[in-house]
Amino acid sequence: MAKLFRAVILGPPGSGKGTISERVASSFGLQHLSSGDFLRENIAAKTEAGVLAKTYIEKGALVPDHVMTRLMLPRLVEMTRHSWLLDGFPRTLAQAEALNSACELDVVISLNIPLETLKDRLRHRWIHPASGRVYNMRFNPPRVQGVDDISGEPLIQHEDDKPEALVARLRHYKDVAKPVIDLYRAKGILHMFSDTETDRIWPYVSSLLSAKIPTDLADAQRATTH
Ligand SMILES: Nc1ncnc2c1ncn2[C@@H]1O[C@H](COP(=O)(O)OP(=O)(O)OP(=O)(O)O)[C@@H](O)[C@H]1O
Ligand SMILES: Nc1nc2c(ncn2[C@H]2C[C@H](O)[C@@H](COP(=O)(O)OP(=O)(O)O)O2)c(=O)[nH]1
Repeated sequence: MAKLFRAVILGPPGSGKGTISERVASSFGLQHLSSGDFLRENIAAKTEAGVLAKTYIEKGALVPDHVMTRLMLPRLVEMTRHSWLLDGFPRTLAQAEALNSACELDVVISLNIPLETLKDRLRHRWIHPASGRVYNMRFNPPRVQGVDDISGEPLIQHEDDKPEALVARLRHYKDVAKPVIDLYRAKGILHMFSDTETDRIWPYVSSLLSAKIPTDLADAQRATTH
């Protein structure tokens, strides 16, 4: 059995984690686990973790590390026979250490996007809450403005995507993310990408993963996902 591939993508709100994760999933057959989507599933299913997490998310706060770790690690055990890409977890040093005690990562992608670019992107981000599908009026607009392409249900904007909320959120992200980035740099598995356009970053991410993911593994996974 070819060695499985484990990756994490880090970046501030609006940096393109979700956009790039979807391209990685479809190009390399990795399973994309987004902590935000998984939380929304648990909230919708009214699981114990979902009910608890909801109280924090509604206040615009991060979910406590022990709740996130208790939610994410068992999910990763279920995915143990797959190669995967984690998006939105780990977000803190405690989460990164909990993850590192459970599995060995091959690559950590870190997106470093200018503040003005993040503000502009999030100003135009619209989300279908139930599915987490993300649109952008400038980058990937829905067929009908304000309406989800698949369900026809209304799109919303996150309160904390508004420019005034974003500066505080970004400052908090930087404080919390720095030790995580330093940890993976020290492990020699960090790959930092900086640009204002995802389409200019994507070729570099794609060639990095092509070089890192064993070809027999990538072929096998593409076969299983198509
Ligand atoms: N790893 C995590 N640790 C703590 N809280 C988390 C984590 N992942 C998600 N959350 C909580 O769930 C909420 C929704 O997560 P999601 O990633 O969808 O939104 P976000 O953090 O605003 O992402 P984006 O970077 O796309 O703006 C977050 O605002 C945060 O409160
Ligand atoms: N204009 C523009 N918008 C972009 C680009 N890449 C992603 N976006 C859009 C998609 C989303 O609406 C928003 C943020 O992207 P995202 O993938 O949700 O980021 P993240 O919050 O998951 O890190 O910006 C990009 O390169 N240009």
